[in-house]
Amino acid sequence: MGNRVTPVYILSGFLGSGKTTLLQRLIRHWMEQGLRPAVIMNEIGEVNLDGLLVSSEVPMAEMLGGCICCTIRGDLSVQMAELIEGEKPDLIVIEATGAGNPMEIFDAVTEVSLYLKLDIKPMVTVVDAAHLADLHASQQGKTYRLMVEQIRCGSVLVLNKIDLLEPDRQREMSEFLRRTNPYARIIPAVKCDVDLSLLWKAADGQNNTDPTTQRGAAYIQNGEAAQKSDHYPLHNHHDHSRDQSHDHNDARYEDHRHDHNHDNNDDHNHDPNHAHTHASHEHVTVYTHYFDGPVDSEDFERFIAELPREVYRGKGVLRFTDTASRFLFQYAYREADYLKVTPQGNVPDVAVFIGEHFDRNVIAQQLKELERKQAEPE
Ligand SMILES: Nc1nc2c(ncn2[C@@H]2O[C@H](COP(=O)(O)OP(=O)(O)OP(=O)(O)O)[C@@H](O)[C@H]2O)c(=O)[nH]1
Repeated sequence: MGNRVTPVYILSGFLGSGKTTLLQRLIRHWMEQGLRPAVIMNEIGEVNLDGLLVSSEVPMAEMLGGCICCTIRGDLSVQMAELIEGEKPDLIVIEATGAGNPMEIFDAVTEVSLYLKLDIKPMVTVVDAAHLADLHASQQGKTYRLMVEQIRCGSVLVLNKIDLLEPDRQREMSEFLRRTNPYARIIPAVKCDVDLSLLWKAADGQNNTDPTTQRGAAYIQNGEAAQKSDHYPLHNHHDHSRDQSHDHNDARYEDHRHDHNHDNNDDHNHDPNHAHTHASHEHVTVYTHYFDGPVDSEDFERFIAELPREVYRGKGVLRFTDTASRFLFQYAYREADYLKVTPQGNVPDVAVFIGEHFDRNVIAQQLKELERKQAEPE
């Protein structure tokens, strides 16, 4: 493995907050400095569409169909070892799933640093200002609690999407971040357009290389740092954990649930702290739809506009009957975005929807109806 220490940057933040947008900027920034970054992308869904947004020159490991913080935690050390040995990157950046518990992700990476020489950098959390402002009004729900946890774990908080908020609401959210995590640096932004050279400089000033102090100062101060005693060997139950953690009766339907009995890491079950930290994304539902053919673009846009509130993230690559190009669509907190793409390799026409207890059958039926309409013209 050599003596090289690989810096590891972790991007946290709720689904659709702007992590990939920040990742793209960071990669450009590092490459301009002559560095060779590598990326680990973690997605709850079975397909990695964010990967399409990252240059094919950048080595990437995909951890799909689960969360680093739980179901595919054991894969992380394997993926990191392979990247470091195979690609010899100057740094690794991990984009965590937006549904992941940031503390658990930090712990998972910290565990890997027992086997590999890593310099774990303080966590950057991207906050969707508009989504937060909305949930802040009621101050309840699992999504809100997870967002708060992500805010508390970040050493740098990028308050993103401020273009969607009035100035006084922006101020209110900044103040809320300050109260929630008085130790973090808060950077308001649109499309994560921040001074990247300052991101970790500011955080490094607060934290040293001891992983315990990097967990987000708010946690340490409040004495809530999770107590961990669990360890993973390097080549740990790679496929085993993944297979048992999902309901694979129908490959197109997945539920992101926690079932700790599937892990051979039984310590989890005896850790009282674990129960509360892990409850955070039991509620997340994922539906993946593989399209049989192109659909009408207006029908699709209408379908997206009418998505139930419980669906807070959608993304996909698809073909429309009335356009020549393929499109990458993004839906995040009631805003949709379409980008022309020419995917490299074999990317199916697919859409992934992530949300809280929504009815997957309804979404499936609506999409099938769009396909059927095209297959049987009047
Ligand atoms: N209005 C607005 N939209 C933004 C901003 N930043 C990002 N977006 C859009 O929000 C959507 C989600 O952005 P991503 O960067 O993919 O978010 P993410 O956190 O990587 O999403 P997941 O990987 O699904 O968790 C995209 O359509 C972006 O174009 C912003 O500052 N303002």
